[in-house]
Amino acid sequence: MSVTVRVPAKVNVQLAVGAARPDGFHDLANVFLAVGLYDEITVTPADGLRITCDGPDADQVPLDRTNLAARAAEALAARYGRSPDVHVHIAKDIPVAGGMAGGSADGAGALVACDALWGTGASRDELLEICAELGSDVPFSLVGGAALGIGRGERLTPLEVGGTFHWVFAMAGRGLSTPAVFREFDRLGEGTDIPEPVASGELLAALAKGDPDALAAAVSNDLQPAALSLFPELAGTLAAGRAAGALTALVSGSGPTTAFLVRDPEAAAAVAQALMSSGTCRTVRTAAGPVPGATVAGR
Ligand SMILES: C[C@@](CO)(OP(=O)(O)O)[C@H](O)COP(=O)(O)OP(=O)(O)OC[C@H]1O[C@@H](n2ccc(N)nc2=O)[C@H](O)[C@@H]1O
Ligand SMILES: Nc1ncnc2c1ncn2[C@@H]1O[C@H](COP(=O)(O)OP(=O)(O)O)[C@@H](O)[C@H]1O
Repeated sequence: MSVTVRVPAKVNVQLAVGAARPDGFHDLANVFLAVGLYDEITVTPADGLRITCDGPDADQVPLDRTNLAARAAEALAARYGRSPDVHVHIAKDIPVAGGMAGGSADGAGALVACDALWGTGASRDELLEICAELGSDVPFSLVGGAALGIGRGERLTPLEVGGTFHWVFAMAGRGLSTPAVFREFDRLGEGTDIPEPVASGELLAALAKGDPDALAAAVSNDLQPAALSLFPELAGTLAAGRAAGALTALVSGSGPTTAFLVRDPEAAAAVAQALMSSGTCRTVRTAAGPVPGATVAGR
């Protein structure tokens, strides 16, 4: 018997970042939108814990116990007093170290898959608690849709979304380390007064209305200057997407994936084509959101 779980990527339509906390993390007002780019996690009983991965970025995924999917299986097994004897296979389509929460998706997916395989029957709150221990973005990968994350981004409030938003994503030739981008944010902000992060009323209203023009006017990412500082070539990608008619262009989370909001699937195809021929990125994908979080796709 095996269980397969499908988990989406995310884009941050608002990422407001406060000053570094004593524990090194930053308080956020993090507005997540789950988009239809997916990793698929399949778990099968095995003699011990084993991770395998396939997909275009598979060679960049750690297959040891640092993999978030392995950590998720171990955390659930420990809580229920059993051995994590499971083979976790990751069919990876979400870019690695791209600011789209691919590792977090695999953590949430492995958790839901092992819970179903082992018949653990963990409550939603228990699963969310384990997710928050695994990483700040992991709870959102479990719930999907759209949500405001406060604290480290792990304390979620679901958000109403009044329509489907269409996106183009440009994947970069290399990754960016999330801690390095937060460190650069700290460096750039040295000596300045960093305000408390708050969600934008205009942005939440635009999401609720499903209005792409209003959303385009309201998106923001406080990590974008830091990502551009570490990866200046991204400015060229953002400019190419804007010139091709995107309603707005921004870095997704800590980057380096860049996200382009467009009005409809036709505009998405045109912007994707223009970005591809601009030579400013490795590859281009289109996806719409919101979509549901980690979902059992087969057993
Ligand atoms: C920036 C965001 C935006 O959604 O995503 P990505 O762009 O990485 O996908 C997240 O905050 C990333 O969340 P996640 O990747 O789960 O981070 P974690 O494993 O919890 O933390 C990794 C490191 O990032 C920094 N970190 C993370 C979250 C936070 N609120 N403050 C931080 O300073 C810390 O240096 C921490 O050690
Ligand atoms: N299942 C996983 N998939 C991808 N990366 C993982 C995974 N588990 C751990 N990692 C590590 O986490 C780092 C960040 O990965 P990822 O979640 O893809 O990016 P981001 O945090 O930018 O969204 C990777 O470089 C890798 O070392």
